[in-house]
Amino acid sequence: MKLLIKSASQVMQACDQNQITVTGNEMKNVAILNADNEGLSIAVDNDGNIAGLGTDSAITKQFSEESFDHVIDATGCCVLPGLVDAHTHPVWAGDRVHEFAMKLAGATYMDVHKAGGGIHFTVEHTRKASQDELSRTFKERLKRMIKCGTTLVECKSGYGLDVESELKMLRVIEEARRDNSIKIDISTTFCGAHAVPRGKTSEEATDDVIKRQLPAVREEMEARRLTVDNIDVFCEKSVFDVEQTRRILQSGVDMGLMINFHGDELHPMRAAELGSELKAQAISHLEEISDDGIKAMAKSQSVAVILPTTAYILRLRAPPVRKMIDSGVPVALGSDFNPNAFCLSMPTVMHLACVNFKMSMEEALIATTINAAAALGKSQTHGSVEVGKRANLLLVKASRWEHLVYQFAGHDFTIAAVICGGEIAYDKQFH
Ligand SMILES: N=CN[C@@H](CCC(=O)O)C(=O)O
Ligand SMILES: [Zn+2]
Repeated sequence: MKLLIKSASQVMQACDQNQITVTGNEMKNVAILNADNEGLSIAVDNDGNIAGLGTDSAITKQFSEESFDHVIDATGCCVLPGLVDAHTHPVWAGDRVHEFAMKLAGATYMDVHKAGGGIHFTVEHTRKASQDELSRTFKERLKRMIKCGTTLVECKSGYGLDVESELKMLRVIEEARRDNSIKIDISTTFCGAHAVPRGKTSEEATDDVIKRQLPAVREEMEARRLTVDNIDVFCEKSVFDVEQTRRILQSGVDMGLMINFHGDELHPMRAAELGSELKAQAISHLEEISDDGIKAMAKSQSVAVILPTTAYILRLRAPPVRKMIDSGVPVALGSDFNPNAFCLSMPTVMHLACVNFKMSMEEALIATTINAAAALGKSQTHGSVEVGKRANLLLVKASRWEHLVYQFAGHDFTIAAVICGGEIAYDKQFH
């Protein structure tokens, strides 16, 4: 077999009933095993899935006939599900450190965007960059995410905004998906409707996405040169309105993509209502969601992907996370890594969600594991430590798992190892 982890002090499973999402009060009732007189073990089979979980003696007995390629002694460590980052924009060239200074001096996100900065600045640099250059920086960022405990990440295109540049970004993501040396699972999102490109109206941009970009993506998917899982639109005042968003999302659904889009971020747009009607898998941001939108999402069970770094950096008002949880909306978290919000660390995101959005550490854990996997349609295989699931695991060097969140910006110290599909993706002792 591939791997045996033994002698752990705690196994934080997240959930143990093969739930697709965990909502409401259940977010507080996390499934956790504590070592009593002896430690805890996890056995991983050759396909990289969890084959057994229990006390050291029970697992030794259950797998007495087997040998393991690797054995990790997890004495003094807690084992957690590998973290899932449900929203990132990780392929781009040209940082925006100068805009951070502008924002600190009082400029809003839309001031910068309308002045030709923001997404437009990144589009200009990303269009000029070669596929190799984008690939190199993307892989560096993925490696940094892995060190922070992420084992499944959603990656968007969206800094190309024309057929060739969007395909270039999707190819960069595809190359990393196929690179066995980068041990992280990826869900790919086409976001050709991330902004209205210079020189076009939003109507022309909508047409371009539907009539040119999406058909080109479809052709690449059919030829098995690209894998794309989700369709995204930035549904926002002065970007794409609700009707344009509906048309683009529907075109994505027609070619088999899951809806996972930006809504109700800076202005109330009734995006949550639209997404619920279209049975969106996930809707991100939602700082400006209406009460009707919350009810609609609770009914459709679309996952709300909350992005604490955005509200923090842009000093936006907090999304009504407590109301969403209490109403039964499945809540997930994402880093929103992008040139505006340069954060690759999900433990930091969890900490911000707890302090700024009043989530408990258990809720933040559910939101970065099973519910984040659900936002990507992957909670049957990812997002919890359960027999049969992919062995994406995190070893935290502490007596209790909560240290991952409590030690603010301390993941460099707390994360001892990261496992993806039963393989060692990161081991602190070798770094
Ligand atoms: N709001 C739209 N997209 C990103 C920001 C992208 C950018 O500023 O480059 C977000 O999720 O925050
Ligand atoms: Zn985003």
